[in-house]
Amino acid sequence: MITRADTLARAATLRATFEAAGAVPVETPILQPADTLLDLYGEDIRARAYITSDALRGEQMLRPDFTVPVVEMHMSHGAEPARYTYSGEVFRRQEHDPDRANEYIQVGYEVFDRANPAAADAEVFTLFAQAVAPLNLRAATGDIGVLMAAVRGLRTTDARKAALLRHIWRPRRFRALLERYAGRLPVAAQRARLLEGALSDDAPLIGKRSQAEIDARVALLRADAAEPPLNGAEVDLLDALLNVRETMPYALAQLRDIAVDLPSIAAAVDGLAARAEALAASDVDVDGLPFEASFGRTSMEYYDGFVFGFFSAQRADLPAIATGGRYDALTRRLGNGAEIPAVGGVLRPGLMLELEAQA
Ligand SMILES: N[C@@H](Cc1c[nH]c[nH+]1)C(=O)O
Repeated sequence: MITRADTLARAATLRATFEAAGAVPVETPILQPADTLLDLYGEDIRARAYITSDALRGEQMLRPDFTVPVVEMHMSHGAEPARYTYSGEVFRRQEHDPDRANEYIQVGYEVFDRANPAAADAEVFTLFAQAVAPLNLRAATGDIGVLMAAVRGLRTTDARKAALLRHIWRPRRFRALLERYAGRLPVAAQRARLLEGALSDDAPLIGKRSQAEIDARVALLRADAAEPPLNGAEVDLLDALLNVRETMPYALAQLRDIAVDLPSIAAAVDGLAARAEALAASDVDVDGLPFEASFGRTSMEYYDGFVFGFFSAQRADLPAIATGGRYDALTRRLGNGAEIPAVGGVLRPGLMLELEAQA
């Protein structure tokens, strides 16, 4: 039986290794403002946050992660470049699986450094790989920036691109949207009648939306339906991209092939190549490192570049033992005009102890 004291002791050791790597220890309050910050996490965490109200401070949530408060802290008074480490509880409701913890300890490491993003990605990945090395975990890597660049490069309206970008995090809805925009889905009868204007305008208002809001939405849907379908070849390229799942050198070769016809991803693929070189320079076995273009699509919505995770092959029921990624745009959203490239990750010492106890 692993006790809370065991977990805290391991967390302290792990945090000390991050301090030894140059990180400054920081603390963040457990109660965070929910109204302004919750949006940054995305649907999954929004639905799982513990929220409570406060007459003076407005809605408050129990910290669902450290990255957002650490970014806020750094952007308000941090010097550059900066490396931070922390350890403490995060809270996430579990709606389906009573065996998954709704409160657990994370130990994190975050880098704010504009000098060399590929090197910073490699630094973070290597530190986490070393921390979990005795556990023999399976590594996963991906790059949300490649997906975003692919969507931004589609020859279609800004509204369609914005909708696809929003749904990168919901793979099934993304797929449905893509097929609809490509004209590959039959239009449901009800929707067809709405688009034709055949639905009566004097239907009773039974929902929360006003008539004006409904009219605006219908107008948008009609405008969208009048757009030509997405180019079939581009959709096939996007599909090929989403399916890339190889070791790093083969993944890079496939992505380079795709970039010939989808040049919008070229810069992001160059970034991936630079990262692979930086990883190799830090002694990571890049030839055997998995890369999966769709990895990270169900995690924190603030990621916009490199994403990684470490999983137990024997205990596939466990969530990631370590995860992280790059979140450049988040620093801009919290930066009041400032921004800085940033990347980091967390370990779960409780899960590490659980795996060691079984070995
Ligand atoms: N905060 C993320 C992990 C992370 C830290 N830095 C970047 N990513 C999480 O809780 O999953």
